[in-house]
Amino acid sequence: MSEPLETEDFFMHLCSLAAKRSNDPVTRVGSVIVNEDNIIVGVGHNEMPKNSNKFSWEKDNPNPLENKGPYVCHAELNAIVNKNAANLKNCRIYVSMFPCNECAKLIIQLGITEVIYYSDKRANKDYTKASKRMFRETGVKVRQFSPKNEKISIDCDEINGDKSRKRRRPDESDS
Ligand SMILES: O=c1ccn([C@H]2C[C@H](O)[C@@H](COP(=O)(O)O)O2)c(=O)[nH]1
Repeated sequence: MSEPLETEDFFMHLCSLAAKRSNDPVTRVGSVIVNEDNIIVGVGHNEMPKNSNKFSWEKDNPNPLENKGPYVCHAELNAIVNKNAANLKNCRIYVSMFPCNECAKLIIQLGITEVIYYSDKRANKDYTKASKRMFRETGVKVRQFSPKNEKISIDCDEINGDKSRKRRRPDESDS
């Protein structure tokens, strides 16, 4: 049995897990919103708008309308629209990559007070510089966070509690 996950490690690993649902071939992003009681109130990943498979994940097509940029719904946006709380005031948002300027605007306007991110791989982009400026100017706290154990294993067999036993379906009993 692996060690219990610490609270913040859990939220950041949950971002990575959510990111795994993305179809973006280059950058998969996951986001988790948590309230003041550490209750998860929203989870999202970057994905194309629902009900269509007509949008391309390209990013270098000479026709800008054939690139993913104008269409992809960002992880933070999806975590926000998936929210199961009346509002997101005083919540924290965990995200696997630093939020872009459009997501930063949503975060600020919704009253989210803290951004905890893992990767800053687009730090040189103007949209990242603009978000950092907005967060700074509006008093949104920002910090980079790496889970203590950067790699965790997710093994449904652990649910059975006995690693020596053959893999069982959830509905299989001991007898
Ligand atoms: O705040 C953000 C910024 C970006 N994303 C998504 C949008 C795209 O699917 C990728 C970025 O693609 P690159 O090829 O690395 O430019 O990340 C997001 O979800 N949230």
